[in-house]
Amino acid sequence: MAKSAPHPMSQEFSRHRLTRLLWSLVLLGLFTSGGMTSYVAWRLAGIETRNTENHLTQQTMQLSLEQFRRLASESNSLTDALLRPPGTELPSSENAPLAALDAAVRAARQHGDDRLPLDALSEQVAQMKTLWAQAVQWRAAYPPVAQEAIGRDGAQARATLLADAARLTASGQQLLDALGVVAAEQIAAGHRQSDAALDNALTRLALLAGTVALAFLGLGVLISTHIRRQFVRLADLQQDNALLLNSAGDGVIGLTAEGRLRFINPAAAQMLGVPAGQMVGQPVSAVWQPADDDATPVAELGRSTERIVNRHCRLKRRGGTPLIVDYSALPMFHEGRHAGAVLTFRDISEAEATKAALLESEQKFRDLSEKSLVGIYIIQKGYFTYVNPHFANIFGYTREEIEGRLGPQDLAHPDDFEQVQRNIDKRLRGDVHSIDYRIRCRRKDGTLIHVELLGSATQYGGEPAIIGTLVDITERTRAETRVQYQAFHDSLTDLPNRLLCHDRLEQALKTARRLHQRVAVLFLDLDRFKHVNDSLGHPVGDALLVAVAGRLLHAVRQSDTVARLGGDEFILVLEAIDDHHTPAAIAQKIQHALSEPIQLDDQELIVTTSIGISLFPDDGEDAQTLIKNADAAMYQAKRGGRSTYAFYSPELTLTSTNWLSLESALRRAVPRGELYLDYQPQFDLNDARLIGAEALLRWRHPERGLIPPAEFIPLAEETGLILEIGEWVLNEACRQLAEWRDRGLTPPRLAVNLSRVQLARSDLLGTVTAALGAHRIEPHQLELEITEHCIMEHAEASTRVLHALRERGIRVAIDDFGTGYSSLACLKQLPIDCLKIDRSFIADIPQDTSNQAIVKAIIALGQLMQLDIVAEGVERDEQRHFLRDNGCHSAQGYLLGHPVAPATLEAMFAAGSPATSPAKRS
Ligand SMILES: Nc1nc2c(ncn2[C@@H]2O[C@H](COP(=O)(O)O[C@H]3[C@@H](O)[C@H](n4cnc5c(=O)[nH]c(N)nc54)O[C@@H]3COP(=O)(O)O)[C@@H](O)[C@H]2O)c(=O)[nH]1
Repeated sequence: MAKSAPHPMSQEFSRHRLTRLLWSLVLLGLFTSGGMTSYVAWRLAGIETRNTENHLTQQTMQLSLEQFRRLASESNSLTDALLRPPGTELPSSENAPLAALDAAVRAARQHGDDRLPLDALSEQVAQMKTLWAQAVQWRAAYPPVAQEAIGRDGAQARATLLADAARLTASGQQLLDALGVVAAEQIAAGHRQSDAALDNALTRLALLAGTVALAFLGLGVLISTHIRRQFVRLADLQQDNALLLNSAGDGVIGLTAEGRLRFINPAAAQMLGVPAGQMVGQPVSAVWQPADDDATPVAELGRSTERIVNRHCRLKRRGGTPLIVDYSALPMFHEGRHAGAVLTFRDISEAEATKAALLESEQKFRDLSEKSLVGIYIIQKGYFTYVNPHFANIFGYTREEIEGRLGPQDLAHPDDFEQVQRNIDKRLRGDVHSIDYRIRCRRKDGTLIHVELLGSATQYGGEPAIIGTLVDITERTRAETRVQYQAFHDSLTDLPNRLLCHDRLEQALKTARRLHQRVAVLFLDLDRFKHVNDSLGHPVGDALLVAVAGRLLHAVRQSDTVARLGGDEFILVLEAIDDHHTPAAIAQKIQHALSEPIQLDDQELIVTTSIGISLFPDDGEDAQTLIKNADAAMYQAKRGGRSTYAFYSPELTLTSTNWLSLESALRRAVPRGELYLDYQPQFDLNDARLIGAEALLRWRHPERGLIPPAEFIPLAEETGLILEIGEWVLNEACRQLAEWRDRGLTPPRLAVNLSRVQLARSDLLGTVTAALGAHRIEPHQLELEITEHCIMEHAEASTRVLHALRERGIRVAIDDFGTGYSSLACLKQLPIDCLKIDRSFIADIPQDTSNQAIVKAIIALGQLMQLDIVAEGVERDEQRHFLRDNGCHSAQGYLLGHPVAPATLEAMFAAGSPATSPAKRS
């Protein structure tokens, strides 16, 4: 165990106190006995004074009595004196007895003894004074008669006087006796009183002395008990101290004023890595070794008389390991002199390391918050109690302007604050731990921003709090809004797109179901829009679409939906309609609105549209069905001659269903040999000579019979089957030519139709070259017909392909010319040999003067460009005449010859005349 000592401070304290206590008791005893002695002396002096006074009174009385006696004795001499003859002097001291008597009476009165006949005495003295005065008067006033008077009356006066004197003397004697008794009584009483007072005082003194002695005794007992207890306590204290020191977790070192170890407890020894028992008496530096980077003055620790509290010091343990301690030094004093110091310390290395880690961690979190690019906030009692700089920045305030002054209600948009409050309440109630949501807020400058909030409930300082982050998503929101808008709107016309159209239609259907109303879906497709696009360019096409969108919007109610599905397809959703008359009227209104020329820059365009109409609930229950059926009706309208509208009917669905089965049948048509070619002859209008033929594809379905190409070719184009079919057609045409050639016939020029799909997607040149090569056909015998629409659709690619074909010597004809809006500039670039005037222009000739003009223009153009001109669809003679008369030398049509089988055409070759009826095949 380490050496330990009684607590020096306690020892010192007890001795001083004891000394002071004893001195206090002695002084108290002295003061008390002095006071008592003074009291007794005072009491005794009072008694003596009274006794003395009694004696004086008695003496005065005796003196007075003497005076009375003298008065009595003097009475005779007084009478005698009075009786003396006048002129005889009266003794000067005749009134002395009276004065003495007076003094005696006054003295008696002064002492106030009511047993004396003082009043009577006074009266007698007064009478004697009167008598004396009479005697003096008499002597002075009546000297002549005085003798006589005195003689006469003298005896009487003398007798009276003597009697009075005797009486006075007797009274005086009585008085004296009385006085003597009184004086004796008083003296006795005085003595008794003095004795009693003295006894009393002595008794009290004795009692007091006894009490004081007892008090001293008690006090002594108390003091000795106290001292004994003090010493016991001191011993306990020493033991406690030793225990305390030994069991203390803190290190305790006692230092002498010279800086040597006076004691060291085990905890200190353990912390400093030294053996406790061996260190006492050694310099403090033997155990207390500051680390190199510490400047604590070790030597000063013992010498210093100042208290040092909670200082940190970096030490080296014996062995060198570092140690950080928190120490306090308390100077010790013994009998008023500085006797060293007590050093208490504790190892705070771990706490310091934890503190450093905490500080670092706190710094990290502070940095995280202060430098964060998201806003961080704490809300308590409805106010932001903390916001990071980015938060303040987002709102354009300083942190000081926000913290403790503003709350969510000041920053949130009024319309969104309720949501904020609801969420805060929920979190504080613990309904949800964390919520993230988006709201609108206002910056200090009033601008609106969008923020995303994330908050969790927690507590700070025992108060509920919300802590969270805030991100400014204004830009993101705008972008999202833009993207969302774009996702649901057509970028060109700004109309709702397919998605939004579906959504709106579904909404409309919901309402219609609830209110038992009807909804109409109008599917619009611009007629020949592609031709506009291709011939006038995409910018013009786009402008046309925008103009059409504007007209559509004007044609319907604001509550109706006008959407663009893409390309030249539009959808109109008409809500709450009464019957089918309303959509029909709207369709007509639209067609009328579009019939007005549209001015685009310097061009004036007229567009027509085909409209298909489906009705809810008659034609479908859902958006998809209604749109599909309106689409089918639109195709029906197109088939009906364009620029018209058609209502959906279940038969159209049947057609669509047929298409599906037709498609699979068509896939099998080539390998099964169900396809064949008819040939429509072409004649020279001047001499009716057969100059060529057009190969026209036919499909004989095993069950359905002959299916027209207008029905299955679009299907083949849509499914891509046209590539395979088109290749078959080319090969079959070449094979037929080769057959005719091989049989010695001079084959006419043979025209073969090409699909736009072939032109755009296949290796057309390769296919054609292969077909020609396979049947050794001269390229100039083959003419490829490509519609004007098709060329304009892919003008650049078409031109490239056509050039390649021309370079191979293959002829190129533009089919359906006049319907595709090809410009002269474009036409000039095309490597073509022939223009085929569309039969729609021929149909009303010669009645339709417009068509006449168009046909004449086309003929003139062909002549100008040195191209062959073939008129299609010549059915009547007047058409033939008109064409011939206007310079068109070639034609085909039912008037001249229907499409016929190869054998029929052969016969025509042979006969040199046209066949007039369609070919019949078995
Ligand atoms: N890509 C391919 N298209 C082809 C092929 N074979 C035909 N077709 C195209 O199919 C369309 C319809 O053709 P079809 O039913 O054969 O009709 C042709 C003639 O029968 C018809 N015609 C001819 N003369 C008259 C007439 O006086 N009146 C009248 N109403 N119709 C007439 O015209 C069609 C030929 O037209 P065109 O091709 O424009 O010269 C049709 O578009 C064909 O092109 C094929 O193999 N591949």
